[in-house]
Amino acid sequence: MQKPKPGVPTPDQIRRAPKVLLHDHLDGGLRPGTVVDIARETGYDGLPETDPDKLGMWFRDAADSGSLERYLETFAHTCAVMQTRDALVRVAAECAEDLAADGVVYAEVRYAPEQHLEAGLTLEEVVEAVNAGFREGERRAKEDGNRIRVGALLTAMRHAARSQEIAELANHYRDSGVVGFDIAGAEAGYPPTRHLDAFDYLKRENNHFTIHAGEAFGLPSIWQALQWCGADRLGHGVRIIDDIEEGPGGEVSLGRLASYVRDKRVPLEMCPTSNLQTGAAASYAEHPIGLLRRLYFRVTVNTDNRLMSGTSMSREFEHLVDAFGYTLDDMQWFTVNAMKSAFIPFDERLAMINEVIKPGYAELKAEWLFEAGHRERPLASGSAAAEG
Ligand SMILES: O=c1[nH]cnc2c1ncn2[C@@H]1O[C@H](CO)[C@@H](O)[C@H]1O
Ligand SMILES: [Zn+2]
Repeated sequence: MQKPKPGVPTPDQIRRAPKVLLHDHLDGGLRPGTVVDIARETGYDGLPETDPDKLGMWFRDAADSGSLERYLETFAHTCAVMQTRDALVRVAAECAEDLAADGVVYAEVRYAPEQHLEAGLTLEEVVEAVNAGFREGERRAKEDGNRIRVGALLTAMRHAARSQEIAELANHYRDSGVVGFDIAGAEAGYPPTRHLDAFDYLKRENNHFTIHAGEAFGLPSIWQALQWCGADRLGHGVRIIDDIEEGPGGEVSLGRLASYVRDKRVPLEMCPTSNLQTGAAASYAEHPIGLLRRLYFRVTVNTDNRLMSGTSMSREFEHLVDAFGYTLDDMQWFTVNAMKSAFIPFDERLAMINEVIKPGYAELKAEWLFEAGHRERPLASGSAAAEG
């Protein structure tokens, strides 16, 4: 086996490294076995497979469609089994547990309450069930020796007309588990400006929101999300690359919108595997995250839908480490970016950075220094991690 490059984390180190996740859909991250269980319990007979392994594979294959619209069709099955309080509590608890076991220390997990009303729950009951599940999952994670904090983002579906109501719901629960608002769903044909009332309302309430933009549709969507709607962060935002030109000698020039995004430190919630599936990027190596990271955009790494993408935070980082040779320093940079961009209060973000993230990476980097000290030919420079 090839000796790993100094500072380039091993899969085990990637898993142990503290990670921060800002873009993860609750209805896109169920355990396949749980989908099967709840379908059986609630009498949902629409599943394409009832063997958990086969079902997991079915989700991945079906989502590997090259189109966002087809990708989104798979959510009919997960939403179908998330219609009762018990199901929502279970799914949310397992979500927190799974993320914690993967080394995620802080997560903002989103879902659309309006998609969970089919069996008679009210919007409030949906939010309270999911909150109860997250608290239960945090508690179980702690028992297993993992620490995690999970905040909810309430999503409104961009093709629907309930965004004002969902924004009010997010505001109502802002001191009890809900940290912000989002809009999601098919992008083409549903510009974010359809939901201006909701965004204006949230701004007047000094609340926070992110918008899925620049995923299936290009710069106009990003421009509207920022300059008309006032988004605090961009879900995906990969198409910002269309406003960046790379010359033959590697010189780079940014258009007005790309400059604005970088200058204002607008956080980009990038989800590499999801982008490959929906056709927003061709390969990991060609994913815009490589260039955007080099240019110091406020880039973050995320999972989007762990079930549909067969992924986890660790796997996303493994792919990036393979494609770009990222080191622990890069991982820490992405993680601090994400923590800085979270919707919880500044002092709490700072405490996470100083008390959890930095010490966690320092410990992992010390493992490299320790190893380097045991090599026949010690590294010339002092810090192994700095070589990356
Ligand atoms: O990558 C995405 N782009 C746009 N919408 C998405 C994506 N992933 C999931 N959803 C949509 O968000 C809803 C609430 O979680 C999901 O039901 C799905 O329709
Ligand atoms: Zn998403």
